[in-house]
Amino acid sequence: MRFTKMHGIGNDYIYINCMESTPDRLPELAIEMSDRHFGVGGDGIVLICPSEVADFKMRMFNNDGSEARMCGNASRCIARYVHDHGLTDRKRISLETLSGIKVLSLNMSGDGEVESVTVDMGEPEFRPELIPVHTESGRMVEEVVKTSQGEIKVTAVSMGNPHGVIFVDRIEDVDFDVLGPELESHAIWPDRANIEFLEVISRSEARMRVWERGTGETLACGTGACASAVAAALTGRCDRKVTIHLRGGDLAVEWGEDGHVMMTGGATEVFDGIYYRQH
Ligand SMILES: N[C@@H](CCC[C@H](N)C(=O)O)C(=O)O
Repeated sequence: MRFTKMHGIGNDYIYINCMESTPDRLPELAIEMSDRHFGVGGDGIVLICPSEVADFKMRMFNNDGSEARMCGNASRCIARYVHDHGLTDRKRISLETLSGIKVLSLNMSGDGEVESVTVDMGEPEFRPELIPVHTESGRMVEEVVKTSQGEIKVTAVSMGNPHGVIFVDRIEDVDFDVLGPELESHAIWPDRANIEFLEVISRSEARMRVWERGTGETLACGTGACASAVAAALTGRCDRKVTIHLRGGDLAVEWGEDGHVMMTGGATEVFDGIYYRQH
């Protein structure tokens, strides 16, 4: 099976071109290929498929085999892939995902190279039943949640997938390896959630560390950066245009007055190869 390894600021997935055919037993394939010792190694797998309603369709599986409804970094990488591999000559590409159609725009340099990709991520969702999150309030904004490390305030946002954002004074002081998995599977989330710890630096900058549902810590999470930017604006900590510094690099996020969240960042192809399926 041919594959291409790509990353969006360190959030690395294995991309499989499924325009002609799709492999079977996808959850098992994701676990097997993502293994960093016995497989290719990655945070999961991403399928690039034909679509009846958009230019392309994305399916993505975390490295525990669970399928996600949306992935910000993978969306940018798909734009880069279909451009670089000659699957389209469009600079604006529509992408069907399990959370709706997203529009990807390639930002080109003067000499015709792809410099970055902007994704229109749509509007954030706060309605608890659609995130989903259990809460008595109409929106979960800095609501106290009990953990083994004490009470923590969580803001719940969906960017097509569920996120819990926690504002912290210093990221270094967070007991990340304990709180990440504990909050991912906390009883407030019916379907688990991605967890972001956010240290606000100024009205236009913040640092983020993410524990992803189904993967654990990743170097970056596009939907997580968007959820964090929205939570920071919603609580008055930041303006609607921010740079989020992640362990793998930076993402520019803008929550426009029309309600749409625009995310811009890099997308890089690292290598391609042929994989021999193990099981
Ligand atoms: N890394 C991603 C999000 C991947 C899916 C997530 N772990 C989930 O299960 O919802 C991103 O860049 O958005």
